[in-house]
Amino acid sequence: MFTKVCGLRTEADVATAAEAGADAVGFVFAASPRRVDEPTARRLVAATPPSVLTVGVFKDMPTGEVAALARASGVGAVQLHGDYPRSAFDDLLGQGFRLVRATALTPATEVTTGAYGEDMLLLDSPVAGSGERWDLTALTGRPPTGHWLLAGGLTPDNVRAAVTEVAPWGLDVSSGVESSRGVKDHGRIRAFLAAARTT
Ligand SMILES: O=C(O)c1ccccc1N[C@@H]1O[C@H](COP(=O)(O)O)[C@@H](O)[C@H]1O
Repeated sequence: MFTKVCGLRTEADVATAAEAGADAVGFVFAASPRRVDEPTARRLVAATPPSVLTVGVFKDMPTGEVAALARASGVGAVQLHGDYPRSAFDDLLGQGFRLVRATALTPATEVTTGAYGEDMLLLDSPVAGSGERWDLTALTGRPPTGHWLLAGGLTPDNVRAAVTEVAPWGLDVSSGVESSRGVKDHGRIRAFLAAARTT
């Protein structure tokens, strides 16, 4: 099970997630209580072991700004939330970025990973980073294919049941491993990753 812990803001957050076995860590450039500026992101990327994928998280930001921030911070992949057309993916792919296509599930959502050239598809709640769960039964009859991550209100306590229900390729968590909004709880990060390992 691939695991990503998102919204990290300190070196201690990164070290905890990496030591507890996260495959990826996320740094939020979008408007959020978890937002980090470019110098902070660069510092956190440098503090991340090379075996752990670093992901920059963006929402409705022009691709020129996305590319500039991703390049300057050195993240290994770009996660796009919002209303990006196919051409935005082509633009960033053409510049050599690995992409995560993040979306809520609607009847129109393309659930084939790679349909826009992305490495991973992230299915999230309608308000990304809110900690709200969404109705996983909406996936019945239309299972996503490939490297897709489940996100949205996951916690150490509910992650096993969610995995049993929809069998994702990977998991992404932020709010569920916090003590208060934007502040990571290291015990909860360890508990989440331990629970994910046993699924
Ligand atoms: O974390 C945020 O505030 C955020 C802001 C804008 C876009 C994405 C954001 N976070 C993403 O939300 C999921 C985790 O959600 P949850 O908090 O566990 O419910 C994850 O993909 C983050 O990258």
